Amino acid sequence: MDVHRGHEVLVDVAGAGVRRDGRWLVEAVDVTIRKGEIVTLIGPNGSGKSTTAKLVTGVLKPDAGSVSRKSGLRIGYVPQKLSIDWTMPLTVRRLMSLTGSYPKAEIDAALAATGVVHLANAEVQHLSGGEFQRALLARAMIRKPDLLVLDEPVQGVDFSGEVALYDLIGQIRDETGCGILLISHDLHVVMAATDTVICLNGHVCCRGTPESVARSPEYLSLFGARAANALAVYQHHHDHTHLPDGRVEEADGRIVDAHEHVHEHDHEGHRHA
Ligand SMILES: Nc1ncnc2c1ncn2[C@@H]1O[C@H](COP(=O)(O)OP(=O)(O)OP(=O)(O)O)[C@@H](O)[C@H]1O
Repeated sequence: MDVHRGHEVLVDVAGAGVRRDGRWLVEAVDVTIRKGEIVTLIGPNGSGKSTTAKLVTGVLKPDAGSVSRKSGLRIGYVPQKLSIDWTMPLTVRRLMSLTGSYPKAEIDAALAATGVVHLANAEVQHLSGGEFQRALLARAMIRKPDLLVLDEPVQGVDFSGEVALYDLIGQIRDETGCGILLISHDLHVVMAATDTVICLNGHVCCRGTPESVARSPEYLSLFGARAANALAVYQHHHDHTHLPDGRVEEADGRIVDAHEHVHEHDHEGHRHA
C-alpha cells in the first residue's frame, strides 16, 4: 500500500552516481521521498547507504545524474556518530542548543515529544542508548524539518527499546507529516511503517514494500538462502507502550503508573507489584 503516492515530492535522486578514486561508490541510484513517506535504505557494509543519504541531504554532489530538492526544504539529521568531547559535562538541554539557540519552552516541548523531558538536566554521558537516541531525535525535530534523515536510529538500543523507538518515529511521521529517510545498518530489520525499502549494493538491488523486498529474488540472491526468513518486519502487536519515564500508555491512550498497569499474558492476567 502506498498511501503517500501523489504527495508532494521532497527530494528526487535520479540516476545519481558518486565517483571517487576512479570507482563508482554508487551508480544509477533513484530515490524519491515524498511528504509523509518513510523510506528505509538497507544493504551490506560499504554498499552505499551513507553515500546515498549524503546525496539526499546535499552533503555530496552527484558526479552523474541529478538530485532535486523542494525549495526551502528543511532537513533534520540524526548522524550515526556525534563528535562530542565526552570528557566535558554536557546536559541534554545544552545538547539541544549546540546547533542553534531556542527558547526553553521550545526545547522542553521537543524533549517532551520524544519522551525525555524528564531528562533535560541529566548529563548526556549518563543516558541509556534509547534515551540518547530520543535526545538526538528531539534535537533534529526542533528545527521543524520537512525531512528527517536518521542514520541507524536504534544503535545501542535493546529489542524492546527498538520497538518503542520505531513506534515513536512512526508517530512523528503521523503527527508532523514530515518525510523520513532511515538508514538501517542492521540488514534484517525494517520497521513495519516503512512505505518503501530500497536495498543497495552499489546500485539499487531491489525496492518495494518491506514484504515484497523480503520475497524478491534480488534480495535473496544478495543475502543468500538464510535471508529468506530473515527480514524481520516490526509489527505492532502490543496493546500498550512502556514510556521512557516508567509509566505505561494503554491502548486507549490512558497513561498509568507501571504498578497500575495489568499485563494480560497468554497464561493469565496479573498485576505487577
Ligand atoms: N570519500 C570517499 N572516498 C573514497 N571512497 C569512499 C568515500 N566515502 C565512502 N567511500 C567508499 O564508498 C563505499 C560506500 O560507503 P558508504 O559509507 O556509503 O557505505 P554504507 O552502506 O553506508 O556502509 P556501512 O553499512 O558500512 O556504514 C565504501 O566502499 C567506502 O569505503
